[in-house]
Amino acid sequence: MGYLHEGHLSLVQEARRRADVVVASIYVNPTQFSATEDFGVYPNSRAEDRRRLEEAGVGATFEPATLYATGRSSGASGDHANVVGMGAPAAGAHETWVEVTRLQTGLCGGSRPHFFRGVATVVAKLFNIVEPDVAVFGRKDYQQWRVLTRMARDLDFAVEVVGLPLVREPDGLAMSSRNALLDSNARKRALSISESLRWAEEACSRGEAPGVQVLRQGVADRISAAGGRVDYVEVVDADELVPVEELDARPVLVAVAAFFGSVRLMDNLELQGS
Ligand SMILES: Nc1ncnc2c1ncn2[C@@H]1O[C@H](COP(=O)(O)OP(=O)(O)OP(=O)(O)O)[C@@H](O)[C@H]1O
Ligand SMILES: CC(C)(CO)[C@@H](O)C(=O)[O-]
Ligand code: BAL
Repeated sequence: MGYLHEGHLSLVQEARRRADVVVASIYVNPTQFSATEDFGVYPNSRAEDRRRLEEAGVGATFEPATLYATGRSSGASGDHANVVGMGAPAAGAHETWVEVTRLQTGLCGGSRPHFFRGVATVVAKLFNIVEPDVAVFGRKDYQQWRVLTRMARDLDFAVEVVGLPLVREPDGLAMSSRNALLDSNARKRALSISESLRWAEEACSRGEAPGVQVLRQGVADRISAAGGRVDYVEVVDADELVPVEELDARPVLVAVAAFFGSVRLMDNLELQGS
C-alpha cells in the first residue's frame, strides 16, 4: 500500500531470490477500509517509493488508479463510498467478492468485519492481472498471510504464497506505514506493544508456563497502562488461528492490535511450543 519501509523491502529481497522478475504493487485498496477508517489519511510517498523499489531491483511497479468498476450512477471513479460495496451495489458497479469464510473471522476480522473480504478480493484481482509464480507477504499481518494462502489453495491459483518474518525498528516497534501517523509521544507509548510481547516471550522461555489467560491479560495490561486502547490480544493456534486454552507442543501465535490515539497498530509473537 506504499509508504515503504524496511519490512516491505525485505519482501522485495526475498522475491528477487525466488524469481527472475519482481513486480511490486502500490495500491491503497478502498474495499478493505470501512467508511470510518483511515483510507483518506493513509500515508503516501509515491515518488520515494518508486525510487526505493527501483534501487532494490524491482522490475516493474503496478499502480492502478482504481481496480473497481463504479457503475452508472456513481460519482467520480474510485470514489470510496461507491466501491466499498457493503450495501447494494449500483447498477454496473463491482459486485463480486472473495471470502475465506472461517479464517477471516476473529482477530482483525472481529473488529474489521469488512477487511478480509476486501483483501482477498483485491489480491485475487492482483494475482489474475500480474500472474505471479510466487507472491511474498509479511507475517506482521499474520492472519492476512494465512487467509491469502488458503484462498490461493482453495481457488487453485497457480501461485506459491510465501510469508516472511516481521521486521522491527531498532527499538522493537513493528515496522508499519501507519507508524508515520503517530506523534512522538504516542510513538514512545506504542513501544509498550512490542515490550509486552517480549515480556510474554521471556515468561514462556523461562519455563514459567504461564496460562493463556495470564499471558493475554499481562500483554493487555501493559498496553493499557501505556495509554493504548487494546483492540484484541489473542493466543491462537498458529495454523488455523483458533484460540487455544493452554500452551503445549503446538506452535501458537500471540496476536495483538491496539490503538494509540486514532492509529491502529498490529504486532505478534510466534511461539514454537514446548
Ligand atoms: N514490519 C513488517 N515486517 C514484515 N512485513 C511487513 C511489515 N510491515 C508490512 N509488511 C508487509 O508488507 C506488505 C504490504 O503491507 P502494507 O503496505 O499494508 O504495509 P504496512 O506497513 O503493514 O501498513 P499498515 O500500516 O497499513 O499496516 C504486507 O504483506 C505486509 O505484511
Ligand atoms: C495485501 C494487501 C496488499 C491488500 O491490499 C494489503 O492488505 C497489504 O499491503 O497488507
Ligand atoms: N497491512 C494492513 C492493511 C490495512 O490495514 O488495511
